[in-house]
Amino acid sequence: MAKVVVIGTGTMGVGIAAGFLAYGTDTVILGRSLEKAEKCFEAIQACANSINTDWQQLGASLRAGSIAKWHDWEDAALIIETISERFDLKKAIFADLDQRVPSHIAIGSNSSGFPISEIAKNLKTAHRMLNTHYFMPAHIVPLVEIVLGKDSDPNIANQVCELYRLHGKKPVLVKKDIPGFLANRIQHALMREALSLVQDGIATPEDIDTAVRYSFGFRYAAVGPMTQKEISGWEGMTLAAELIYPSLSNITAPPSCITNLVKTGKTGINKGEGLRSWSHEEAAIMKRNYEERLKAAFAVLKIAPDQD
Ligand SMILES: NC(=O)C1=CN([C@@H]2O[C@H](COP(=O)(O)OP(=O)(O)OC[C@H]3O[C@@H](n4cnc5c(N)ncnc54)[C@H](O)[C@@H]3O)[C@@H](O)[C@H]2O)C=CC1
Ligand SMILES: O=C(O)[C@@H](O)C(=O)[C@H](O)[C@@H](O)CO
Repeated sequence: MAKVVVIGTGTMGVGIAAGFLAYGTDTVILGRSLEKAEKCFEAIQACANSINTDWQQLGASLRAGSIAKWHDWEDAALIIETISERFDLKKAIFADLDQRVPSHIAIGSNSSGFPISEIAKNLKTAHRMLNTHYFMPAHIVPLVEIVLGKDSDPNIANQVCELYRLHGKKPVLVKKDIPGFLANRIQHALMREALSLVQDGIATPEDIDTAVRYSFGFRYAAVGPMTQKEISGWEGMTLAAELIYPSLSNITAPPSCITNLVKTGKTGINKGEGLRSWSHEEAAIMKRNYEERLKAAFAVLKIAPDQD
């Protein structure tokens, strides 16, 4: 199998690299310096281990390099950019890759929001550039959104989807790079409503978690929302929708209950404070439970996977 090159040494870069290594694919991680990239080895190997304890027997190599000096692109099946979410940085790196990477090799961006049409605008090899958007933690969550920009070649996108299938991922092909692509749009529609309910004092964050996890969130591990309504019938859903839709939140910016937290640096578990405070011990327990529960969800996904 051809190698995969991951550009970016942060949280997502580590998980993305591990997802390929664990399936026996030669993997390269590139950072702003060779040392920075090499520092990720331990974390990548630990993530690979957590999804396949036998990955080392598959004999795949893990190499590191600096972005500016790397030249061994030739047999790469895919290059994935996953550096910080800044448009100027992504634009600059794609302009550079446009010149340096042979034009038949697909290049994806893991940007959460910047459309590939804009990142690859005016580049001569924009046809092989796509959004390849993962979900956190990237080595565990199966979905990858493959998003076509204005100039992307659908054949190349389909080949990238196939590569992901071979690595245990569930790719979806999104035919236009609208903001948020597919899954993030749906996720943010839910978050807008949830945050509005908190802002208006109608429910606590804890109750929102309980309501989602123990009702439709619980069912979503078994079937998606469309199939669930096929099962329950669309009539009830339509009647409820007519009643509910007019009152749903239509705010166009996140509410102050969250922006105030962000402004004061209370961005969540890694900072020890978000909607609630987290001791080191509580944070470690939550992260462990989170990863264990996500992995357990694989058992559910394995029930009749060809009859989704
Ligand atoms: N964290 C998440 O939940 C998700 C993040 N993403 C996207 O993935 C990308 C990376 O996110 P994270 O890994 O969370 O961020 P991170 O902050 O953990 O890592 C970003 C990495 O980019 C590197 N970097 C910054 N400027 C650079 C430059 N000019 N050249 C090369 N490397 C540079 C940093 O050194 C760092 O290693 C972002 O575009 C983000 O929006 C996508 C899905 C989920
Ligand atoms: O939820 C996720 O893991 C991803 O969809 C992301 O891109 C970001 O983490 C998310 O916060 C942006 O909506």
